[in-house]
Amino acid sequence: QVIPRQTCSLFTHTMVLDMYPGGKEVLLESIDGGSLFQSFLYNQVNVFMTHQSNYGNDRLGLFTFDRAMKFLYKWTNLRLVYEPPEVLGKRYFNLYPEEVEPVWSNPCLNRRHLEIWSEEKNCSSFPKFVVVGPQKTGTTALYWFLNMHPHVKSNLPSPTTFEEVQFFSGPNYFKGIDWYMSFFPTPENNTVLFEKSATYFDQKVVPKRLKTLLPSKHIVVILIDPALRAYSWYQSWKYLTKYYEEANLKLFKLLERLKKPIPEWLKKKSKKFCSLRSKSLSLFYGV
Ligand SMILES: Nc1ncnc2c1ncn2[C@@H]1O[C@H](COP(=O)(O)OS(=O)(=O)O)[C@@H](OP(=O)(O)O)[C@H]1O
Repeated sequence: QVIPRQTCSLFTHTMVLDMYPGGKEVLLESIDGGSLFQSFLYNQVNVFMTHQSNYGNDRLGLFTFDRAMKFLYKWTNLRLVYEPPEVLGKRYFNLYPEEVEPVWSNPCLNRRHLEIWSEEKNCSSFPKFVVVGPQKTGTTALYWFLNMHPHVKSNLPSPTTFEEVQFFSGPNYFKGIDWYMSFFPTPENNTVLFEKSATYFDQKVVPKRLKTLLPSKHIVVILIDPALRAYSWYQSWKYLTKYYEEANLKLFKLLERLKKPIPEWLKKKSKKFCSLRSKSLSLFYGV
């Protein structure tokens, strides 16, 4: 959880008032009713960066906040209090529960973010379009067909979810933008990068996350007869359920034979075949 910080109009490189970018009037205006004053006025929780040079060396920070407090106390009834970071964090997320989860924005769309972004990162490595699903509509086929084009390239495969990165729809999102971008090599000229994750279509969190990170990118959705899709989905689950049941049973038996402890999750999953075992497991599983 990260509490957003506010901008206080002081920058790491500003050392003395007379060198202030645009002249000292710009800073004074921000304090006397401008952006710094409004930051206090409109935010119930304010966090400011204490750039050491502006506080320790030339004391521009002290000047700024001393003046800001005087202005605020003179013209408003606001009374500010200090609280330690942890207390402040709890208070902030009680006020704004929708901000508990971060939403990644695109550093390439903000000049200031771009300046402090790693030099190894490349804005052209973001996908130009995203195939969002839904599942069982032929998305994998489309993924491979698109990859056949010499100027179209997909993300690199994931060791766990294969051709899908599944970034915007699940816990991978919290691994951050660098993790997401590690799936996209810097493209050669004329190459169009894309990503396909069929899990994006029906997850409520996806539109906001996708729009914030890739606002101008194209979205591809495949629509087919819902009955065909449902049938394909049913067949998939039937196969997978059987596959996992068999794999769990094999693991269960192996751990039993090696006299190793059976993990809780496997015990829960195995309840069904444990009760069968006492009757006639061999009939069902050939053991
Ligand atoms: N070219 C083309 N056109 C239409 N449909 C096609 C095509 N290629 C594959 N398929 C069928 O799509 C089903 C798998 O869809 P997905 O790849 O999206 O599945 S997944 O969500 O990634 O698991 C799966 O459907 P079922 O066979 O009914 O299960 C595939 O056969």
